[in-house]
Amino acid sequence: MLRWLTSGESHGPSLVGVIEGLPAGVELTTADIQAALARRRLGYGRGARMKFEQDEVRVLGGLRHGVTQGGPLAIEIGNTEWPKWVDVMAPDPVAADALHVDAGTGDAREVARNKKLTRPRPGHADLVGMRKYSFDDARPVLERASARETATRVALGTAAARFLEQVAGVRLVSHVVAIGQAEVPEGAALPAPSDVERLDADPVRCFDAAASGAMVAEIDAAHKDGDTLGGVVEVLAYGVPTGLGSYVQGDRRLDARLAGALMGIQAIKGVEVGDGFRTARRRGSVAHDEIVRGADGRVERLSNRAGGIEGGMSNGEVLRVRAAMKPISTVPRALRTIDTATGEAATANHQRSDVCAVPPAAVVAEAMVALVLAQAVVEKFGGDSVAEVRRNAEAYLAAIPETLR
Ligand SMILES: Cc1cc2nc3c(=O)[nH]c(=O)nc-3n(C[C@H](O)[C@H](O)[C@H](O)COP(=O)(O)O)c2cc1C
Ligand SMILES: C=C(O[C@@H]1CC(C(=O)O)=C[C@@H](OP(=O)(O)O)[C@H]1O)C(=O)O
Repeated sequence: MLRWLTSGESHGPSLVGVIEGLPAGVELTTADIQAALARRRLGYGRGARMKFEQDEVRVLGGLRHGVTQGGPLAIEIGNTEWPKWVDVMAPDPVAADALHVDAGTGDAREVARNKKLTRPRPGHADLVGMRKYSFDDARPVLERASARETATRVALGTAAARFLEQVAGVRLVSHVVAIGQAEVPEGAALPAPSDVERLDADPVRCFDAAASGAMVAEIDAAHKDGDTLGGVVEVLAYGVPTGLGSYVQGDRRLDARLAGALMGIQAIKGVEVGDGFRTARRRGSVAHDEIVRGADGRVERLSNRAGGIEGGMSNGEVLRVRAAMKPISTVPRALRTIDTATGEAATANHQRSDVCAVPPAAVVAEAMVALVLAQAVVEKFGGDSVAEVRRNAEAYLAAIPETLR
């Protein structure tokens, strides 16, 4: 079984991710992980923190000479801002005078960092987290609820994506299809794996030049108004072998597992598989993907509205899933809330924040799809090494009768 866990706080010394069950023989380097993390930091509309903070990657276990060893792969992502947070986020008890007072640096920001956060932001985890874990301060809530944690998912997803590519030639692409009211027109061409460099170079990770310009303008307008934005991202997986997931039990459906993984990303509020909500409005005759025998004698689809999944199983077409992200909840033009220390009306905590984090959310969504697909591949084909999984996958595909191919 392939499984993964992350640990760490937004302003802690580092984040740690562990993935277990990845077969031996996956070619992976620290530089690969670092490059994937750099893609997550891209995107017009991100806040000041992305500019000064660095992701310092260190592989702690499971990798030797650029090849996974079959044991748990542990990845640490050091937080270069840690020196500013050693007291606030110290794992061990600290002297009372080190907290909630000016630490003597004369730096106003130092005081702000140490102060209890008692004005919970609507839309963030602050208020409910304080209730649930019995805190009188939103600091410990936001530290773990923060999407800083998604850096770990991207690191683990890099290993999963490498495995998928090496075992079955699967290639993933993520892009942004909407930010606020600006969106890619329906029916626009889908980006291919060869377009990834172009997507990485676009300020909002959008494949459509006109829509990209409109998205940047939306972000500028929201920024000017002291407001924030959400949007929609899409992940495509090319070369997914047919038969991953199953219809036999709800929790084994590939679509259910992808939806759960995508909904598990901070701020994601909706998931669509293929044409999803648009298909719900169509008649059956134009909702499904007709099956024909192509000129080469192989089974072909005349469309891919299903997004590569039927009956909870990959059907061999391009896998296509979308995730809807709500606008950032740290709104500079702060929303109404209450001060939990006094019970009085207040405006929500609003220091720095991203205006829009949809482009990095696309990279995170890509990582989650990679993890779920890698898990499904290990489950379907089994094996302890890349070579063994590949052999098993090839034998399964070769055994599919001619009439079904
Ligand atoms: C990549 C990424 C960056 C984010 N950046 C911020 C941010 O700067 N400020 C903020 O308030 N929320 C940000 N969020 C959203 C919060 O993490 C999220 O709204 C919060 O954890 C509450 O969870 P929920 O939206 O699932 O209810 C970001 C989310 C993602 C995926
Ligand atoms: C640090 C990252 O994202 C953070 C996610 C986040 C949140 O509330 O989710 C809030 C912001 O942090 P802060 O409140 O300290 O400015 C973002 O910068 C990151 O993605 O690496």
